[in-house]
Amino acid sequence: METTFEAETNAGGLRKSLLAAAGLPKVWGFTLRDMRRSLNAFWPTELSATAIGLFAMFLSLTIGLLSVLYLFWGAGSSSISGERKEVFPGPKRYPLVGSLFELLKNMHRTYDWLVETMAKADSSWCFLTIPGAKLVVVTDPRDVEHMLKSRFENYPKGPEFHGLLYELLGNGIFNADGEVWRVQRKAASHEFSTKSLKELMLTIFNNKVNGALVALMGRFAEEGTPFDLQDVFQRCTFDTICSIGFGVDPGCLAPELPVVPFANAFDIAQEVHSRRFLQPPVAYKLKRFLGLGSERKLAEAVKEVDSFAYDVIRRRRQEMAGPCPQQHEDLLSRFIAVADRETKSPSAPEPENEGVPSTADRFLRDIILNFVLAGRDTTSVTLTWFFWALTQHRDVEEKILGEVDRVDAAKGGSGAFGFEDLRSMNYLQAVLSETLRLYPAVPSDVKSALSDDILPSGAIVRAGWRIAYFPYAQGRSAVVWGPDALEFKPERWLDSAGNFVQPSPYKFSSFQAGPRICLGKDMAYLQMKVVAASLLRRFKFTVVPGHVVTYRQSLVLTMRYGLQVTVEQRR
Ligand code: HEM
Repeated sequence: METTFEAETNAGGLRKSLLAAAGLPKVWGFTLRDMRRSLNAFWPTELSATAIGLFAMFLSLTIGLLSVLYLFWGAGSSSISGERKEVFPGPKRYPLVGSLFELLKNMHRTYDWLVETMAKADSSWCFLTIPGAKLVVVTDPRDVEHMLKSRFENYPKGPEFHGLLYELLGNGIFNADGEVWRVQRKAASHEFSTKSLKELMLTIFNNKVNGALVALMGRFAEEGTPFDLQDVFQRCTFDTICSIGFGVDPGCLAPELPVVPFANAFDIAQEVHSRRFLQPPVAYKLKRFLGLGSERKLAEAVKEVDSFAYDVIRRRRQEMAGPCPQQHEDLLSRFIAVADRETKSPSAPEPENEGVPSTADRFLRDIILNFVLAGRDTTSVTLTWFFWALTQHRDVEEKILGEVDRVDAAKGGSGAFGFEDLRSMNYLQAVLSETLRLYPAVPSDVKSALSDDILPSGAIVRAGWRIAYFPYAQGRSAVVWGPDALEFKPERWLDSAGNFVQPSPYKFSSFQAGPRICLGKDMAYLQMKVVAASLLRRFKFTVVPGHVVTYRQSLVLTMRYGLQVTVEQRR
């Protein structure tokens, strides 16, 4: 199901000799190995070894030229270099290339590298640059509140972010600013607070988990074979979010674990979009213009996604216009009226535009796909880190089981959990929150600054720079969470009576905060509680010995190698 672009070319030896011939065994602490890793990350794998060799030579010449310029004009002659020494904490920066090489060297562990960088500088924020972009990263809750709430209007996502995610997300809520965002936010906030949508969600979660998911786990337990729990959770959340969004269940959790074209295309599109964030913008724009490598794959994937989405929209409109329209509670039906009103577009394409989606349908497609993206991987990766954390802390697992059994007994052991049952699971809520503190599904989130600003911590931001709040580093900060910040300790979320205590969203920023706080937070806890309570009562999970657990560099904190586990029936 998951697509990876990390395949090695088989021309490693030739590439190595070309790079060595280009005189690049070690430049500014950037070794040949780092270079190979970075090239694989940036460029389509089908690039030939010769092309990579030429690129190495070009880079070598550029670096040589920059070094000469650096020697002639000297470090610190630019205002940034001058200010950096006194004011800007962060990794080493070089003229023109900025922190690019440091970033590439640490590409496989960017988040931890940034945590270490800030600790070394004894600072709650840091500054780094790559060609074409300057970025300030903040962790002080006062700074987070400042950028996400007090000066919200000064920190939109900006046109650059919009462009990076445009093909898949269009002008949907996640990828919009200003009025386009406000209209969707208002409509979606209203829908998310309705009882009927909440009930639909809980029914879908309970049916999917107690049906297909439990059946699949039962089969794995019987067979005793290892499997990737992350993949299973991704399939589960994809099925549920599509059911809530479109009223269509793609069937990713079917017993044979099928490759579903829509799901597969969605994965590819998401992966290519995440990679764009780590490249100088010119690199992906050039590849897109030439129709090369990952950008070509993106275009094909978006075509597949669009064909699925527009087909569902068209069929729903036909049904609604028919003699006996059915009552649907999904997001698609809820947003059709909003789309028609906001775009002042006819309900269906004009005859002469046959085959071209109307503005209203494009709007609908964007809204729904944004919800699919927002609600799928965030929940599935959190569940994956949560189940992994329990294999490392069996005492915590025992306490959850105690709580789930108590709630189940109180309602007479009837199976599916209701809203009140789930709400009363304070300890489970604490463990999920502790998981999100240390392994935030969205580890960092970038905005752009419209005007110069100084943040409460003293961090300096200039107009046009990027600025990111950084839940991953916040969650690990002893200043923010105390000296035991690195310990997995769910009790920190509970008061003396065992009730869950809501933290400040600027300190616990895993769901963002302020006017753009995650719209699906309650829905996510609901779904994760259903999965956790239903699976833990029935099954015990064990990580396959030797399996490496680490994250992958992506918009979402996915486990790099998935989570290989075996499972056994409890009772
Ligand atoms: C553990 C699960 C989740 C986490 C950690 C999470 C986290 C986040 C974060 C950090 C953002 C801000 C992203 C940005 O603006 O760049 C966000 C936005 C959003 N989330 Fe979630 N999310 C989760 C689950 C969900 C679910 C299940 C849904 C519902 C389908 C959802 C819907 C949204 C929407 C619509 C936005 C955009 C809000 C706006 O821009 O106004 N999320 N979420």
